[in-house]
Amino acid sequence: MVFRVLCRVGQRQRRSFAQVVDGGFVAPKLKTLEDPMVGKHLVTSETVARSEVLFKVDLTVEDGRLLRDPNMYSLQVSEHQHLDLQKVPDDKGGIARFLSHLDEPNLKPVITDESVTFSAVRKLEPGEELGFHYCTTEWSMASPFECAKDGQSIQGFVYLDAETQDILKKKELLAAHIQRMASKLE
Ligand SMILES: C[S@@+](CC[C@H](N)C(=O)[O-])C[C@H]1O[C@@H](n2cnc3c(N)ncnc32)[C@H](O)[C@@H]1O
Repeated sequence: MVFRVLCRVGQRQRRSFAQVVDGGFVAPKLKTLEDPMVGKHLVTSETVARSEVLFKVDLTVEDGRLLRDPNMYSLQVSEHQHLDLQKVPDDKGGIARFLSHLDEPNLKPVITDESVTFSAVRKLEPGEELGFHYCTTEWSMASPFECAKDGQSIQGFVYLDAETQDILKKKELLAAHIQRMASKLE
């Protein structure tokens, strides 16, 4: 009997941990906007504190969210794995897929074996477009495009000129897998 009660407590704890990691990872401080150049994108509707985590996605759930090949809505999480942000459940339809590419990013993705988090690199004011530098996680993108802000061609880290690669390295924005892949070329 005691054993069964302990098992039930254990199950409850496991379930609620899974909810914290995987469900409702959208902070209630965001709204979506749409414009002809960038498409749908996310904007802060309230102040966001420096280091505040806006999204957290569990990488350990085996539901097909990790792909071998990239797509327009995937985030590269290791040398051969791409997180399909269209497949990640949340209470607002997986809106992390609407994060923009920003040359001066206000979010930093942190990728571990277990999860990806996006946190604010500084205090954010209401009305700021949210995004990260796509080339800090993507080696070679499935859907290259021209940045609406500066016309730069965004195709992935490997296509950046050496100077831009170096700037991203020095700003400590590069994901570990991009650093590893870059060091193999040196
Ligand atoms: C992950 S999706 C982001 C959501 C997308 N805006 C939408 O409406 O579905 C990436 C795509 O958004 C667009 N995008 C993101 N950042 C951009 C930027 N800085 N300039 C122009 N287009 C951008 C590009 O079309 C890119 O292929």
